[in-house]
Amino acid sequence: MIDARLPLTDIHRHLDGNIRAATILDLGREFNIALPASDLDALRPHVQVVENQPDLVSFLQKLDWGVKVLGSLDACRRVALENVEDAARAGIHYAELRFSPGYMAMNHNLPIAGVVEAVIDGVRAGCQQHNIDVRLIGIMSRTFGEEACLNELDGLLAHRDGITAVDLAGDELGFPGSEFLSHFNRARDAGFRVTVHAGEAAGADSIWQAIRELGAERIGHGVKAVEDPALMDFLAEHRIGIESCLTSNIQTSTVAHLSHHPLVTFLDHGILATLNTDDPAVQGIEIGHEYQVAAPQAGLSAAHIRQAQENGLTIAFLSEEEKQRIRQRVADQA
Ligand SMILES: O=c1[nH]cnc2c1ncn2[C@@H]1O[C@H](CO)[C@@H](O)[C@H]1O
Ligand SMILES: [Zn+2]
Repeated sequence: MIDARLPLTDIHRHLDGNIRAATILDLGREFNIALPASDLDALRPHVQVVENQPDLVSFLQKLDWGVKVLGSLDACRRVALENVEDAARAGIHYAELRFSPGYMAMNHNLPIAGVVEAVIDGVRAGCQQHNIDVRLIGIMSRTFGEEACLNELDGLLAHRDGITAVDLAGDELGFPGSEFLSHFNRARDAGFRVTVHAGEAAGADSIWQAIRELGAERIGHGVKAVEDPALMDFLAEHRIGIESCLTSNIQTSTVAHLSHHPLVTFLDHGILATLNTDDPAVQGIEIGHEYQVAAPQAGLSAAHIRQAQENGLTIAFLSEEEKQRIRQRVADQA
């Protein structure tokens, strides 16, 4: 169901939600960190969602072991490089990898700007080894509050040229977007593009807030938009893209069944909605699963899936020239 003549994108993919289980074991040994298990099979249920979680916050705890083993900046560089390797192996031509430098730094008191630099470095090395284009999105993890997010923004601004956009992720119910106005004002002033996780745990109001007050050009998840007809029209008219992550929405209990997922309604409404993974290693899925298994289960026809694939590059944080170059590269290979 993936159209080989079109670029395959994943524009909502957390680098720190995609640390290989084998790497967690390896780094755990290197830094002498007591892990809940010492072999891969036993470790898996601690670092991967093996059954659907009751809510977003429970799901997010599954990411914690991955960052607990980041004992050095070299470890951050390694997971960044492995992320590029894994995305290329999954057949992705263009990825936007997002990461929360403060979340990656906090367990071992790493310098946040140093984490940003290490991730940029690792991604650059990965891109030299693999046939893939990657841009980076810096996350402010709302779960840790306003000040922690300011520190993340400072770290991202210290390496402005290596970062394309900013995002707000984490506990949407506990930490509404209204607490982060000054962060996004600063980020936009610096020229960062903006996407925001909204309408996942909270309602349509959270999406309106992200657009009107934080300047979101795209929305992560945006599931609850379907409850607000005026918002549906607004998203379509203003070409505000939706980064859908089907399996993630089931695993967080945001949506009860794929057959109830609003993605097909978004596409029928002319909204620029896309298919993405979210946290592939934690979820135990890859982008191919979202196209081949999850999307049909969510009621998407072959034409819907093709439209979603095309939308990926349409709403990518790239110039028209950069998009055209990627389209050409893929067409030449097909
Ligand atoms: O599906 C999600 N919804 C909201 N926040 C998320 C999701 N997946 C990961 N993170 C959050 O992103 C940061 C790491 O990149 C962490 O704050 C993690 O909790
Ligand atoms: Zn996400």
